[in-house]
Amino acid sequence: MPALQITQGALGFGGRTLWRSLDLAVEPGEFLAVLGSNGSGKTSLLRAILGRQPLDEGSILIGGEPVRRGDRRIGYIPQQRMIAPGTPLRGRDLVTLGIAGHRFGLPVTSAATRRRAESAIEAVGASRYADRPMGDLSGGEQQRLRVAQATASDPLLLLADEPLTSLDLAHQRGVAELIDRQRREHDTAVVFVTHDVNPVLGMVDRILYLAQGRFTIGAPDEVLRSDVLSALYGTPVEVFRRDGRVFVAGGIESAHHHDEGVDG
Ligand SMILES: Nc1ncnc2c1ncn2[C@@H]1O[C@H](COP(=O)(O)OP(=O)(O)OP(=O)(O)O)[C@@H](O)[C@H]1O
Repeated sequence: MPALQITQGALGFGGRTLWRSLDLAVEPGEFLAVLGSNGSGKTSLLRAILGRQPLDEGSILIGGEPVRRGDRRIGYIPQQRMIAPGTPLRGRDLVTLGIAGHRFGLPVTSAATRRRAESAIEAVGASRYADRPMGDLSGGEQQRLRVAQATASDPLLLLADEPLTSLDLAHQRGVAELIDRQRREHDTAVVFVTHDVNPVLGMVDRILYLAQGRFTIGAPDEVLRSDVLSALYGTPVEVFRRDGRVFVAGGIESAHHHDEGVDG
């Protein structure tokens, strides 16, 4: 059974369609990257999967069932916001919330929960700083703890929204590898929103590329092609590869195209 199944999904705002007739099944252990321009509906897709954004049409099933409130079958790494310096919440508290959830605003911890939090912290290599205030940690350290939080409940489906933003290359690789290991060792399905596919190119099974209210889905070699993206955008787009990296260039929405990588 797919970890995630979207059937005839449609969503738009103010008369503008983000996507429609979206049929997508993501299998356990599969790594799906979601690419597209700013405003193409990537975050809205994750919010719809989480049940926080109702679809205009269609349905979404997680492991064959509708999403539930506070669904423990889904791990979520929201778009990165740096935690303000001075924030007293410790990494260990954050990870514990990922397992136990909130009740009356306080994490309810049992010995089993504490052990689970400890092993999630160890798995991301964050033991050294898990008891320091989150606000005092670097972006890369915070992000490792967010991965630990999102994976601590061993989810069926992991949703990650630009989890590598503002990390240096070494930390990008480290965090991407943590996510990849989760799906290889625990068969977690991964839906990974990114504006640059390069850091995860070797891990991605399929790409969902959103543009102009349309989309295309396929293996990286089927989607990251000049003819395919030109057809999707309805204007010439050039895809080229150098040193194992993929670059997209084109006349459309040129403000969103940078030389640093695929940026729909
Ligand atoms: N609740 C809402 N009400 C109205 N418009 C919304 C709502 N949520 C999202 N939108 C609009 O839908 C569009 C898609 O937003 P979304 O955040 O999904 O894009 P995105 O692909 O994640 O973009 P980015 O790469 O910039 O993060 C945007 O134009 C946004 O303003």
